[in-house]
Amino acid sequence: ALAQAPAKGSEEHIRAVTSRIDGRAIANNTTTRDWPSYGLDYAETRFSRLDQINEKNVKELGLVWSYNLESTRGVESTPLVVDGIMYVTASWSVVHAVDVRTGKRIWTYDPKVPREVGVKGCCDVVNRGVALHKGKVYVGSFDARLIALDAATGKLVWEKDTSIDRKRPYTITGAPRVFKGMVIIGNGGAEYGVRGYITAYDAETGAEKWRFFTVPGDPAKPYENEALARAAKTWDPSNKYWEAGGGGTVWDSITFDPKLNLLYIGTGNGSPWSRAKRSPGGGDNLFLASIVAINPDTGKYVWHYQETPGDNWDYTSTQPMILADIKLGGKTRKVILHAPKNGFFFVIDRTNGKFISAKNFVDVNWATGYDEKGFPIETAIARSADKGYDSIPGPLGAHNWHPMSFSPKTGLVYLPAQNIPLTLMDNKNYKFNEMTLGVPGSNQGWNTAMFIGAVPATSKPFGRLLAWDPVRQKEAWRHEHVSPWNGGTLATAGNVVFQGTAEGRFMAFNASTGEKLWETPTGTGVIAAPSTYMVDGKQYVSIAVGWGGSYGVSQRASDKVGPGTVYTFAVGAKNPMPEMAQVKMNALLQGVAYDPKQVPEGQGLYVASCVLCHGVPGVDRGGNIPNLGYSHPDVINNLEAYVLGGAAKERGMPDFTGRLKPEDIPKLKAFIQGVPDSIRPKK
Ligand SMILES: O=C(O)c1cc(C(=O)O)c2c(n1)C(=O)C(=O)c1cc(C(=O)O)[nH]c1-2
Ligand SMILES: [Ca+2]
Repeated sequence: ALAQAPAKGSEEHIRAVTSRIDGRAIANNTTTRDWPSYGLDYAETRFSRLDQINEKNVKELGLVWSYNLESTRGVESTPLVVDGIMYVTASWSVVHAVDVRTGKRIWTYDPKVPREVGVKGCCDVVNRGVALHKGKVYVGSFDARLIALDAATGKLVWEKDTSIDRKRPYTITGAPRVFKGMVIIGNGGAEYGVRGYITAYDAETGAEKWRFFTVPGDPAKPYENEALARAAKTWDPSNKYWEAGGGGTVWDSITFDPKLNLLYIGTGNGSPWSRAKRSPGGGDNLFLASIVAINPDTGKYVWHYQETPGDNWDYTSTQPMILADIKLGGKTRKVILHAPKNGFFFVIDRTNGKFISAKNFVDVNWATGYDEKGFPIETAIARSADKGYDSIPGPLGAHNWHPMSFSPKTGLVYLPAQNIPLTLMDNKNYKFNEMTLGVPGSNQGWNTAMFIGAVPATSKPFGRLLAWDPVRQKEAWRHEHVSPWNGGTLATAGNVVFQGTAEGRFMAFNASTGEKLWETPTGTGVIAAPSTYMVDGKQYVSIAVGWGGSYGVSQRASDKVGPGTVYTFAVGAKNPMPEMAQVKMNALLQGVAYDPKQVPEGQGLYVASCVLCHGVPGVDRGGNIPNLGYSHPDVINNLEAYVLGGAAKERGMPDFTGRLKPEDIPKLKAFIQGVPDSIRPKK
């Protein structure tokens, strides 16, 4: 007799459907109905073969359900879905399992990240999602633990500390990836002084298999491998770069080509940013800002291509990679498509790392192009930050972590491009390895070798959806958004491209022409990428919304900022989108007593310790963290209780005791009230 199928959504059902997710299921996903890994498949195309929702009927999309993520900070997660079981993360690395058939919670797992570690990250307490493999869900917690959960129950299976040094600010924001029975994860932290690496763990047991460091360590000790010994020759040791960590964190992109048996990582910026401080004699500083290919069986270096030699601008190469086979000069080539922060679109041969082409996809002022060998031709102003200048792109990049997608049908890459003007200026008083923000006694802190935003920028901000032709290295079409910092993209065989926006809309475009086909308000800004999948013969599109991330902590594009929410849409569904509250904007701060002579000193302290999260008082308007220039005067009058008393510790505001002194408080107050006073319109 036939055994009765378990009820959908039951533990038995979840165990059965998630245990089928393995390497083969993910590698071949373009032919299946699920969304089993962060970028959909190993190639991370984010191109779904589904076409039930298409350019003709997408205008009939409506809300099926919404799910409250109980999150007030940035949401960067791509929802994974397997036979109607969704796994999505919120801020503070909380995992939610949701039943797509009902829109109801199955379980949640909260790794209980201590709120005081929020300050260890540069860019909000975000998480980009989970990995799935043989009945387990993997998540990296913001405090740098790698956690395996039972997919059916959400119960902890194992947990590993991925940090090599708890005194340093290692975090995890990226989604783990599973290849060949191993979970691979890197870290964040290069704004504050860490050494980058990735680690492979056995997916079943959590046992460490190998670790690959992206930059050399202390030359007095043996290098971990040959490749690092060679890399060390591209660094000047006179300032002891290893004491500052060197950087090169792998905080987002990790891809795998099972046929070539190569694992690809994108590496991050230098730590500290300024090359003159990090490596005074110059040098490329390998393997910063590079794509590195690694043998997944051994963890050994295979090849690298460095996109930004001698990084000086936070030009990370961690942005999502797409592996594609495209026709170039009549030949099908296996390539990596990549749009790192530095504003150039790269096509790299993924069999050997050879440079094929690079073309700027936005206006840039640090390089005029790349030579045939793949080296950038830098401009004269690129490294002249003594006076402070508009570095284009700014440190938030012409493209950041927001995933792009590639449609083999149109041959186009759908790329969230932007300009976020932020000036760079050398800090002449910087002492090497000096850190100013963060936890007493630790090496952690914003490294002030360079100031960002110390002088006003003159370039114009923008955010746009670019359809980029990687063969011609040319824009095919664009859609201008109202603000930078928009969501990731999804392309489908229905000839539709989906993207959410910073000011809070979810939109669909014709993938060939760029014509806008549909939009709905989302109540709050969108930064994450959507996913699409089939359940019981019907195609759905889901997007997790929640404003934040590095730009979104201190700035926003709309006065509507609501809680983190997952929305799920289908053709013909008609539920109303929930109403979201308007943010109440306080008046510009007024009436806090201060000594105007203390404003300049207050500025120095504020830029070193506060600006990254709170923005410029009264000039920025606040993102998911309040702008102090719009706070109530009682709060600022009471500043000491927050800065040195930990009054808002539970909300992630650290106690600065030991880093800031009681006599700094009046200086900070002077700056926080002085700036609003200086910009208040005169009556
Ligand atoms: O150097 C690093 O280790 C590191 C880590 C992260 C991160 O983990 O989120 C970001 C960055 N850098 C970074 O430069 C950046 O622009 C950025 C944006 C975001 C975000 O989630 O919005 N994270 C990060
Ligand atoms: Ca960085």
